[in-house]
Amino acid sequence: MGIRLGCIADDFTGATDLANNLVRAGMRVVQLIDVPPDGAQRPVDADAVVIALKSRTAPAAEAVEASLRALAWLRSAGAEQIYFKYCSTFDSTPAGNIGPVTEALMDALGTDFTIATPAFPDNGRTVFKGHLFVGDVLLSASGMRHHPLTPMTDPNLVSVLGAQTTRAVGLIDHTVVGRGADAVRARIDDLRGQGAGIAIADAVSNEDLVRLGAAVQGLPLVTAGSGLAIGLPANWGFTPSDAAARLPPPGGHRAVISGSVSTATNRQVLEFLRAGRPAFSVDPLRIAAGEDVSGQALAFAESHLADGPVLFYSTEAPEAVRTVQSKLGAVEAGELVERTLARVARGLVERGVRQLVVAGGETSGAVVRALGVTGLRIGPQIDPGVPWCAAPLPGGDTLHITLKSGNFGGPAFFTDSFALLDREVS
Ligand SMILES: Nc1ncnc2c1ncn2[C@@H]1O[C@H](COP(=O)(O)OP(=O)(O)O)[C@@H](O)[C@H]1O
Ligand SMILES: O=C(O)[C@@H](O)C(=O)COP(=O)(O)O
Repeated sequence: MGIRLGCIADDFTGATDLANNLVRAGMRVVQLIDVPPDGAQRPVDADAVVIALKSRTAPAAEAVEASLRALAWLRSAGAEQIYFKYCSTFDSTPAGNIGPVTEALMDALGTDFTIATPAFPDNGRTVFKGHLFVGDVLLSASGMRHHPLTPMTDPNLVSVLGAQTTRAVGLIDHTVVGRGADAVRARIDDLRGQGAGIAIADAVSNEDLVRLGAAVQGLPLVTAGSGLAIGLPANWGFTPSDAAARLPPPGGHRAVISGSVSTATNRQVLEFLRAGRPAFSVDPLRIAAGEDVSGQALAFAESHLADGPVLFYSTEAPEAVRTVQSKLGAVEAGELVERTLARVARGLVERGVRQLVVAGGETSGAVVRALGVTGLRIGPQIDPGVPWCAAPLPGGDTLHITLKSGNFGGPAFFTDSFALLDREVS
């Protein structure tokens, strides 16, 4: 038997976030890093496969190409339904990539309708009348307006998605979702009749997501943040379970790599510094000036790893990030920092780190690729959307790793996460 659900995630933290919700809803999930090369064995012994791409901020044509390769792989593994996972803050630019990837997947699947909802109420992301709220404020008033690569300044998702697609975008509003799956299906039929190809779906609670999940049974494609995963596994008879959350005991040194500049990560870095823990600041301007910043970071590691966790961070408040970007360019600064943090991660693992927290989706992509990790087992949840994972390293050891989405996790995440590993896994 093939897999039930085939998932394409546009970044690496997003992929573990989605896998985590599917596991908690009772599915056995395999998470793969990038599309396996041709001929690689299909892991059919899973209910769902999540393929993690680093396509969120790639040029649209590249994001489409990678997503279609992932789709082909998932279909050949027998996936009955495809789930395109993007960020709960709908991170994208007017050029894409949510719209272009959605349309390419629809064309390849031969389907004329899909839904879109980034809602994830457990993390404060709700969609009401098509508008995305982050906590108590509209998306455009949240920290996302300052995002270095995908600043979000319009909270109206019908217009945000409409600007990225050739298909008309409609709305399934909360009054419809509140009436249940049949009402949602009837609204989908109406919208189809009016010529819409995609509908933003409101959801302000987990109950809304469960109703939406039931309503989209049988749609070849769904697109969403990780929240919709709460409501889908029940369509195949899965029920919530914690059986999938067992990992081998952790060993080795502990470290944190943070390239996220999100609001929550800024708070977590400050909290770690305030507690007087060992931390090394990775400064993009010093990298650009040709200093061996990764070498300095690893020298710092050698004298502090025994007292870990040790933090390596480029995290800065929006003003400082803007200053760097004005000097180096946003994309160039991002790549420079990602390359350096990835080198630091490789050096840390060579120096015995086996428990690693990584903050930021782009950063996680760069780090995980540099470490040669090809798959992750999903373990216990630290905070909503963030599980510990176990990854086999190319040398045969196991790395315990968590990929923390920028805006997820409590203020003490960089120490609480290790305490949880001690409690739950050792
Ligand atoms: N101090 C900095 N100045 C400029 N860009 C930075 C800085 N620190 C990190 N970045 C870049 O900003 C981007 C952050 O994205 P990501 O890792 O997805 O985290 P988040 O979305 O939570 O901010 C990455 O490309 C990272 O390299
Ligand atoms: O859906 C979400 O919010 C996350 O799963 C996610 O994708 C976050 O990305 P980063 O903020 O870039 O870590």
